[in-house]
Amino acid sequence: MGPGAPRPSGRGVRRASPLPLTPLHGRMAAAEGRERGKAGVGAPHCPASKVVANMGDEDWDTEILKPHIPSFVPVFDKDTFSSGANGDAFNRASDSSEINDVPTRRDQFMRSGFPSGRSLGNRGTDASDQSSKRENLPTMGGFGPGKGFGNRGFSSNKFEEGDSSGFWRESNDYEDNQTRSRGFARRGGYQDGNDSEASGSSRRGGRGSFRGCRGGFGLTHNSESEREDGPQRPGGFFSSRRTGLVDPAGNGDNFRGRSVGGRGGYKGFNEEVVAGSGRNTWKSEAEGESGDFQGPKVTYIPPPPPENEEAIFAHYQTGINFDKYDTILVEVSGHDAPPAILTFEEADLCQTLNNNITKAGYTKLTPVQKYSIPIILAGRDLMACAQTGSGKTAAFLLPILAHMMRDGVTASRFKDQQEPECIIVAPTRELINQIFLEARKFSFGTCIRPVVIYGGTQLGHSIRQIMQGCNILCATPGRLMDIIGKEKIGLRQVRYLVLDEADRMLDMGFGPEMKKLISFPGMPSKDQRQTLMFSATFPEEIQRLAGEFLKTDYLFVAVGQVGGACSDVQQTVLQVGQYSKREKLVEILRNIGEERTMVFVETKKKADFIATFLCQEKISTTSIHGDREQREREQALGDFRCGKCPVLVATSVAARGLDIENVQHVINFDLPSTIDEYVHRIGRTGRCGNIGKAISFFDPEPDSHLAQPLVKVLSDAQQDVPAWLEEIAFSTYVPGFSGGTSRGNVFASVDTRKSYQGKSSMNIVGFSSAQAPNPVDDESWD
Ligand SMILES: Nc1ncnc2c1ncn2[C@@H]1O[C@H](COP(=O)(O)OP(=O)(O)OP(=O)(O)O)[C@@H](O)[C@H]1O
Repeated sequence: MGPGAPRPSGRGVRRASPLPLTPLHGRMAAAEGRERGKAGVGAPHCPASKVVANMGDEDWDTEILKPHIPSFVPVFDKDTFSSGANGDAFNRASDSSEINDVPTRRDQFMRSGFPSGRSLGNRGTDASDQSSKRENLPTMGGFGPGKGFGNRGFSSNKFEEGDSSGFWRESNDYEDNQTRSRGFARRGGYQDGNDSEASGSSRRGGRGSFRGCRGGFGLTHNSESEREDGPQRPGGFFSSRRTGLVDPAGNGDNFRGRSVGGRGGYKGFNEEVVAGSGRNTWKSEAEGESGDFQGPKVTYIPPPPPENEEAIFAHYQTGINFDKYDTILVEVSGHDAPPAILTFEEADLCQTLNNNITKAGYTKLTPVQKYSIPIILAGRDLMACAQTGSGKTAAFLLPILAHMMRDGVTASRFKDQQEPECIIVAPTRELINQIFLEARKFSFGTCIRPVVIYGGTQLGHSIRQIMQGCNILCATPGRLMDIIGKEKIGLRQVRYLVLDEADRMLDMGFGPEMKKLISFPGMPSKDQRQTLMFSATFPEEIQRLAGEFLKTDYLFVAVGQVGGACSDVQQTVLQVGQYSKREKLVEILRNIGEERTMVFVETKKKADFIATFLCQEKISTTSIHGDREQREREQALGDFRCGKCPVLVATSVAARGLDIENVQHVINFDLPSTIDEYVHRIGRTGRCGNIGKAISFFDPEPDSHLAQPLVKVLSDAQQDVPAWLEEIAFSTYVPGFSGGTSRGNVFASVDTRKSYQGKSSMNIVGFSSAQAPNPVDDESWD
């Protein structure tokens, strides 16, 4: 069957299979003997290339549909890191088992402020197009360059603390987590409630239809969403579902103990279910190790990060567009915002911090840093929304460290329970590790000790790290709650709580854990701590939930263009049907050559499949997704970072936060289910003033719901909008859609309090970040 040949049914890979993914197992195992020694280009980094001889197109559906019982037997490695060499009780690896008529619609569409016809397709050189764009895009024409911003206020505050019911009510109102997740993701007004879910499900290949069908393991949601740090899954019948596919290290351990570590093991009937977020069934990670929920024991101990100064301060160069940050509009809303600073010197940080900033190669503040640093230094709570790759991490780390230094935080002694002054949470393991490395860099030479803990690693290792002293705890939510539950972390001293990728941290996937965290005994109330939230996207619904975590007078900083897509990323959308995608991908990758490229797919299974396929095509590829063991994930990321494997196939687990040098391309082989996820994904390139390219395959069948927001994001970032995409957007137009929460404003996101509160008491100021005036002195916005 050729690439364009009709298929018996829709997207093969979205079908649920009652058995573990087997296509590659069987084929690989059988082919291994035949092909050993005939490694292709990708072979050293991707053993799959040596075992997949000729995986033709026909294999795609056949293999997915035809389940096999995997024939390999798990082998339990002796974990070299767990030998107990340190004489550490935790270190011993024990046995592991681990809408109506068309004209009307179009009229409405036009009236809604969407750009019309070809005007969108041009890049603004034509004056009439420009004016048309402005006319038709009230969202952009709300204020033009040079127009001032000013005081908007509110009279009633819907963010009064104490009403925590909103969060939970929200949760219960939804039929299930996916419904809720997708509702949020669609960003208000586009579609509502059930319609949204229903259409969402059908669009994405019947996502909802597998709910609760977990093959005897109960109702735990197990979507393809890359929620980190969920419960350890039990082994058993389904335990060996892993593909045993790519071991980037070429360790030859494809069949090594797949049911043993990390996130391995079980995956049920609905493994193809896709969701933007995750599920709210939280179970202690420890249950997989020591609780009733007997599952695989995790023995992986990540290698310690390099200790030499050069490695600690290694950084990449800011790009040619770094200075353009100064022209980005910034909006600060809330009461009595402190003035922005223009230079690091103005921050008046201590000498050690200044030295570290210099060694890190930072000479100039980014906009989010100009505004956030003084706000945090002033002790205010903050919700900050700034485009991807614009330095949000340092924006919170530097002022926190400055405070800790000022307050004379001392090195904590070795003890059984540590009481960190700061807790930072992020949704993925790799991201929290990256934040930890940044914290370590900026705290270098101080007595402040950052520690990182995350799932997929040995719990004992996390505990040991903490016991040695912990001032700043960087953690993924599941592992954090485990450690707190084990009383290895006391919360009484917490002065700073940071939620990076905060919209993700508060959605249905992680929201419940975050809620537990802030209500855990000993956790200082929001009035007693400083709570800081950062992200490139902030749906309104999530902002409302966030009010529960923040003091009522929190400040909201919004930096950047509408939709938050980084304008340094050149976005291209190609219409590619599912059966042409692989061919197109190979064509593009061959043109790209050795430049580092991230390829995003929607499911874990597909990530493995595409990675294998690319290896077979002799394109050196590795993969990262939530069903790979943590060891493999880190190896894959390492191989990608160092250029050993210039192509990384990933699910959305790698969409947020990852800061990898020289990623020049992002390819959305599958578009994500939400526009926010799209913004985060393409933000893996074009970082810190560097330029990047994003190519997205748009398959009208499953992706039509994205046409409208995509047109908005593209046009707001002054990108070409294909005529066919506009047509699809017209035809799928939903009345009332204005592009979503953040799409009706020049800023990346808007402070939802503006919608609820009168003009009397809320200051909203906006200006380009190079001016950085005292916000309260600035001219009125409206
Ligand atoms: N002032 C600065 N000068 C030079 N480099 C900087 C500066 N601030 C941050 N960087 C660098 O820019 C890169 C991106 O920063 P960071 O990862 O914090 O972005 P981000 O806004 O958190 O992105 P994302 O939304 O994707 O999480 C990092 O390599 C960081 O070290």
